[in-house]
Amino acid sequence: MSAAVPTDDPLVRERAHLTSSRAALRAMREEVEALDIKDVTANWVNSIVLERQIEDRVKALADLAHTPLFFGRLDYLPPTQHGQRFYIGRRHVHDAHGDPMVVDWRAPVSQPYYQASKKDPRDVGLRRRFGYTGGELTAYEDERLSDPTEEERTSRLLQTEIERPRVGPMRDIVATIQPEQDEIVRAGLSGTVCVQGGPGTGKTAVGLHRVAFLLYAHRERLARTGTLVIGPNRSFLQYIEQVLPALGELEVKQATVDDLVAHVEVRGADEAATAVVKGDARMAEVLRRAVWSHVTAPAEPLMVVRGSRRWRVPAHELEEIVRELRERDIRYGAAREALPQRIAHAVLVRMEQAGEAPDDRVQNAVARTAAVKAVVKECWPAVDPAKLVLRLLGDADFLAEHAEGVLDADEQKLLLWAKPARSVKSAKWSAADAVLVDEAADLIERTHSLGHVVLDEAQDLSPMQYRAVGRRCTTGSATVLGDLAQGTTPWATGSWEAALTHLGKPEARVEELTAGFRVPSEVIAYASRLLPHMAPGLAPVESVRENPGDFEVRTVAPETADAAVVAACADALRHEGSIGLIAADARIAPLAAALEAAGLACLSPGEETTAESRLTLVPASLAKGLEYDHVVLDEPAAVVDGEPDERTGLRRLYVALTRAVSGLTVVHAAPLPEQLAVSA
Ligand SMILES: Nc1ncnc2c1ncn2[C@@H]1O[C@H](COP(=O)(O)OP(=O)(O)OP(=O)(O)O)[C@@H](O)[C@H]1O
Repeated sequence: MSAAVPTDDPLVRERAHLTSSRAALRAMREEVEALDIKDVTANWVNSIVLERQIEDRVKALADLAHTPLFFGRLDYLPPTQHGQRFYIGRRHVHDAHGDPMVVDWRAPVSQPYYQASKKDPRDVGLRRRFGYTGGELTAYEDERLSDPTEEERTSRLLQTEIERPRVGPMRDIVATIQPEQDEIVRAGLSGTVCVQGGPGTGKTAVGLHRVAFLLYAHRERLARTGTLVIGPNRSFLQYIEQVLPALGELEVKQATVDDLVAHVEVRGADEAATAVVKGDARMAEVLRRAVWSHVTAPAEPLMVVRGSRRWRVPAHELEEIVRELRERDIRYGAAREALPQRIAHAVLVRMEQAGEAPDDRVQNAVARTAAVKAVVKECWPAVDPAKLVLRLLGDADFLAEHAEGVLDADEQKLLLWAKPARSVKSAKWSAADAVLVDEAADLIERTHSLGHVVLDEAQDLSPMQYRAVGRRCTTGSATVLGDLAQGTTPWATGSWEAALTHLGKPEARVEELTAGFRVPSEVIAYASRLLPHMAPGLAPVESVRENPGDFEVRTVAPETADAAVVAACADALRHEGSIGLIAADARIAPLAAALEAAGLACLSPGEETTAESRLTLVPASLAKGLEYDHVVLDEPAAVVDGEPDERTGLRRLYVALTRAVSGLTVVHAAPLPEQLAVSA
C-alpha cells in the first residue's frame, strides 16, 4: 500500500468537496464583481441602486474563514430527490453548470436535516454532521436514519457545539437547530407565532433564524414591506446584531419600543402606579375620545362666492357631511383631508342644479376657498398628538371629560402632572407618555405597517406598548418571544392571550420551548427554586447541557464582600470565555471602583468582549437576554431589594441567576433570600 492518504477516506473526500465548493463560491463572487453595468443602466439613480445591490451580493458571497461553508450532508433514499446528496450550509453555492455544491439551510430540501429522526426518517438514508477546528474540516458523524439495526444516539458534534464556551456576541445556531425550534423557524409568514420559553431555551435564536428563513422564502415581498427586530434595550440589540448578517441578511432593522415611539424627547420617569395606568389599554379609549372630541357640528351655513354668484350650503347639510365622515372607519387626519372636497361637492351639486356644468377643477377651487377652509378649521381642526397628550396630562377637566366611565378618580389623579407642562418642548415626557403620543398619532394618521416584526422579551411590555408594536404589523405578522417568569416591569403581562389581544393578533399560535441550551443543570435547578414564588404554574427548564456546571455559593463577611467579588472575578478569568459580574444597579459604582483598584478592566453590557477584556460589569436591570460563560453574582438580596416589590425582585434575581453558560459563583454577605432555600 502506498503511503499516500487513501482516497476512500471519507474525510479526504469531504475536504475535497469543501475545497471545490470554496472555488465555486469564489467563481460566483468573481462573476458578480466583473458585472459591467454601464450598458444596462439608463440613468445614474439606477446605476447607484444596482451598484449597491452588487456590493451587497459580493458581501453575501464572501468566504468567511471561520464560518464553514457547509456543516451537514443529507443523502436521500431514491426515489426521493432522485436519491441525491446535498451539502447543507449558510448559503447556496453552485458550480459552473449551475448544479448545487451547497444548498441553503432554509431550502425545503434541507429541512429533513433538522427534522428527520429514527422514528421519522423522511426518506433520508444518511445524515452526516461535520466538525471543524479553526476553519478546517476535522471530523464527521453519521446517522443512518433508515437503518433499523443502527441505534439512536446523541450526536457528539451537536453536544460539543452546545457546550462550547461563549466568548463574544451571540452567534447563529444553523448547524444545530432542534426539531421543535425548526418548526417555529419555518412557520408560515401569514401567521403570528408566540413562543413561551424559560431562560436559554433559544427564543432569541429562534426569532432571528425565523426572520432569516422568512426573508429567504418571501424575499421580494419582505424587501418591499420591511422586517424589524424589537429588543428591550441597546445593549441587547448590540449583543444580537451580528447574527443576521452572519446569515447573509443585512437589511433587517433593529429597534427598542422606545425608538419606535420617539415622537417626544423622554427626560422624565413615572412612578410605577402612574406608569401602570398610562400603559393600560383603557388609555386607548381615553385618547380616542379626546382626539375625536375636536369634531363639532357646524353652526353656520356656508356661503361661497364665485364670480357674480353666491352658493349657500345650509348648516344641517354640513352637519350631515361631517357626521357621515365621522362614521366612516378612517383616521381623523384622513377624514379631515377629505372634508373640503365633500363640502365642495355639495356646492357643485347646487351649481349643477342651477344649470351650470362645473368640472373637477371647479370643485378643487371651491375646496380651497377661504370659506370652506374656515368651516374645516372650526369643525374639524388639525390635532397635534403631542399637544393633545400634553393637555390630557395637564388639564384635569379635559382629562375628566374623556376619561369618564373609563378611569376612576384615583387613576385620573395618578395621570395628572403635579405641575402642568407649558409646552411640548419643555414637558418632562416619560417613556409611557411617548407611547400615548404614538397612540394619538395613529388615531390621526395610520402608522406604516411592516411585513414582519420579531418582538423579543415581550413579557415586559404594557398593553399600550403592545398596541404600538401591533400597529407596526397590522398588515404583516409577528413572532412574539418571551418568558412570563422573567417579567420585571410593574405592567408585565400575566398571560400571552391577553398580550396577543393587545397586539391585535388574538389568533396567534402559542408554542412552548422547554429544553435549555444555556444554563447548566445544577444552576438551573438552583434558579428554579424561585419559580413557585414568582411564577407558579411555569415548569422549570430542562437543561440539555451535559456539563453540570461549576456552581458555588460563597458566604463572606460584609467588610470583605467587595474584595471577595473581585477575587471571584479573578478566579473566573483563569478559565476561557466571557465573564459577567451581575449586581444590583446600586452596587455597580462600588464594584466598578473595587475592580479598578484591583487592576481588573471591565466592559459595559453590549460592548464586545475580546481576548484581552472578557469581564463585563452588568447592572441587574440590563442582564435580560444576555449570557456569559461564567457569571459572578453579587449579593442576591440586594438584587431583590432593588425592585419595588418582592415578586419583581425575585424575577430579577431569576434573570440574573440564569445568564451563566459554564459556571456561576454567588457571593453574598447578607442572608440569601429565603426562597432560594431548597423548596419542599
Ligand atoms: N439549537 C441550539 N443549538 C445550539 N445552541 C443553541 C440552540 N438553541 C439555543 N442555543 C444557544 O443557547 C443560548 C440561549 O439562547 P437564547 O438566548 O436564544 O435563549 P432565550 O430563550 O432567548 O433566553 P432568555 O430567556 O434568557 O433571553 C444561546 O447561546 C444560543 O445560541
